[in-house]
Amino acid sequence: MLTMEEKIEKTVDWLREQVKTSGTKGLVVGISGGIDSALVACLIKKAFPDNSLGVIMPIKSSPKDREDALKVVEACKIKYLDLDLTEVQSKLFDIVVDNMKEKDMYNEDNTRISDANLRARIRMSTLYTAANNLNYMVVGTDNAAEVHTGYFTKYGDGGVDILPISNLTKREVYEWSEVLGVPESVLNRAPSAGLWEGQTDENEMGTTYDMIDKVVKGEEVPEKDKAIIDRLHSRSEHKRVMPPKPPVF
Ligand SMILES: Nc1ncnc2c1ncn2[C@@H]1O[C@H](COP(=O)(O)OP(=O)(O)OC[C@H]2O[C@@H]([n+]3cccc(C(=O)O)c3)[C@H](O)[C@@H]2O)[C@@H](O)[C@H]1O
Ligand SMILES: Nc1ncnc2c1ncn2[C@@H]1O[C@H](COP(=O)(O)OP(=O)(O)OP(=O)(O)O)[C@@H](O)[C@H]1O
Ligand SMILES: [Mg+2]
Repeated sequence: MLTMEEKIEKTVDWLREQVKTSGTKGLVVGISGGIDSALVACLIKKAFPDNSLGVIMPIKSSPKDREDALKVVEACKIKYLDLDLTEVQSKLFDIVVDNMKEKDMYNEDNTRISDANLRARIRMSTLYTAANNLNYMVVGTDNAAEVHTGYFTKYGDGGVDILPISNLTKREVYEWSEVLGVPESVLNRAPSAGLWEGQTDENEMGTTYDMIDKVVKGEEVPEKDKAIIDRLHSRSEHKRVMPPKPPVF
């Protein structure tokens, strides 16, 4: 049984191996001010002190997100870009909405979710722009609980090249982060996608990361939580597989 420190070292080795076998030169990640990206930023900086990059990308975000993201950058001493994408995202969103409204096909009820997911997809496009330019790979921040529930935007924060922490439960993300010196204010925040005012992961999903972690580990949870988690899991199956195609006719 490996210690946590040994597992961290093995993950850092794995990152180096991924870059080597892919023929790329380094790694880039979006830094949100949340715990998952803080951990990934620390890991990629450890693996590639000179060839790692963090990108902070506020989109109508709370100033606290950016402040915490800057604390992460400072703590792990990773090179970074600080890009406010609010205007870009708003403009693209408005173009689509205005044209749909003109054709009387716009569904007001889905405004919040489509605006939210466009934020994640604009960030993905931004990360790939930097990655293409530097010949880096884009690193995802999904943990095992998020992968299991599909709690990510398809081709948004889910649009990445490698997923170094996707075997970790949310609790393990906290444990590794503490060992790697992630700042207190990041460790103490409620996990949030930050996609709308006041959003927290646990409120939106209707269950807790403790419960999802248990299900991921094959442990028992109350019926009510099991039902929610199973539904999130089956509803998001399409996000974990290649797009379906017809048989060869
Ligand atoms: N059965 C199926 N087979 C193939 N494709 C299917 C499909 N059902 C929907 N789709 C497609 O998938 C789309 C819906 O998926 P998607 O666009 O991802 O949207 P959706 O799953 O509705 O929303 C994303 C969820 O992830 C959360 N999120 C996003 C980003 C970051 C974080 C975070 O923790 O930071 C959390 C967000 O709060 C929200 O609850 C549909 O519009 C459709 O295009
Ligand atoms: N404002 C942002 N700037 C840069 N990247 C972002 C921003 N918001 C989201 N992201 C990217 O999207 C990923 C998914 O967000 P998610 O909320 O799941 O992770 P997190 O914010 O790192 O952790 P937490 O679960 O504590 O909120 C982030 O890890 C980050 O890579
Ligand atoms: Mg977050």
